[in-house]
Amino acid sequence: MKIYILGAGSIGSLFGALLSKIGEDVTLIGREKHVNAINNNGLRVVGVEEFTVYPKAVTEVPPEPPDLIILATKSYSTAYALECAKESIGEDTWILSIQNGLGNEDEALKYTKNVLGGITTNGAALERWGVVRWAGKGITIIGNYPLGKGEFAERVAVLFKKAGLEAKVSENIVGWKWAKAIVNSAINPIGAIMEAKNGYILENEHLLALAMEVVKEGCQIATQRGIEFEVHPMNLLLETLERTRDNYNSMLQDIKRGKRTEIDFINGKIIEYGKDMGLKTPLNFALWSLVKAKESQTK
Ligand SMILES: NC(=O)C1=CN([C@@H]2O[C@H](COP(=O)(O)OP(=O)(O)OC[C@H]3O[C@@H](n4cnc5c(N)ncnc54)[C@H](OP(=O)(O)O)[C@@H]3O)[C@@H](O)[C@H]2O)C=CC1
Ligand SMILES: CC(C)(CO)C(=O)C(=O)O
Repeated sequence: MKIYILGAGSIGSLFGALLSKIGEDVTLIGREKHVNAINNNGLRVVGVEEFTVYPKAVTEVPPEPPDLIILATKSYSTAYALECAKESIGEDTWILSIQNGLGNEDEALKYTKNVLGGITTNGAALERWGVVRWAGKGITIIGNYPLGKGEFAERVAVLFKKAGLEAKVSENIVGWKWAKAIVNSAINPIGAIMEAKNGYILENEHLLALAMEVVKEGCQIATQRGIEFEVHPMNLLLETLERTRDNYNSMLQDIKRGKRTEIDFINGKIIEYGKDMGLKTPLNFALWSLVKAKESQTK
């Protein structure tokens, strides 16, 4: 399958490397330093598995339409990245988002109806240009967005499994995207504000109580929108905290690097959807405000 990874950073490079390893025709589209390192020395994966592959790597989207574009930028870069890719989205091209947050697939739907939603709990971090650490093995769930299973989603899941990813197709990918966003809406800002590992939220009764209330608030908004969950976000919260005890969450990592966070696409979206229905989301608003303040402190 001809696959473009749009936004070859941490998670995109991991998926690209795994798919390249099984012989798929992968092109990574990323920033110059990473692309140069891959072209000079290959793309190295360390951690859960250790190997080097030699996929194509470029800074601009090639003109030929691929079968699949895996969208792996941060959510705030999605709209611009898709605009850069629009000439390469053919009639038969599918776009799959493996990003956190809400709204990325809706951006992709502006360009094609062939959209797959996805969530992944794999952990990846760029160790240095050309080297990605597979920090933790997780699951990946994909499905036609907004609804249905679909033949192409099944084909992609087969490829992912062949590549060594634990993957499955869901007919309710919107439910999964919301469940993950609600879990992120609790863990990420609390961990970022406290500058603590995810495990500390489990250990500290005040933080755990707050995280659970934030999840309840998110669930109220989701339920009002008619979202149904395959796994309840409260269970997903506890399971995620347990499984990622040693992680500094991605929002905290962004804050530490002085980078923009995805708060607008996680808590910000929950606040926005609440407003549309005349519902207040005071906990999400408080966390959003604190993270925004922290973001501006580090700029
Ligand atoms: N890392 C992880 O373990 C996981 C991440 N996710 C989600 O996946 C998404 C990506 O995360 P992550 O990989 O960590 O992020 P990264 O910032 O590591 O990777 C994104 C990369 O895409 C680049 N980029 C952005 N726009 C373009 C463009 N138009 N053309 C080429 N390159 C571009 C970015 O460059 P620049 O920084 O210069 O903009 C960056 O190098 C997020 O939504 C995240 O929440 C989900 C699960 C796990
Ligand atoms: C699962 C979790 C909370 C892991 O830290 C994550 O998605 C993130 O950090 O963004």
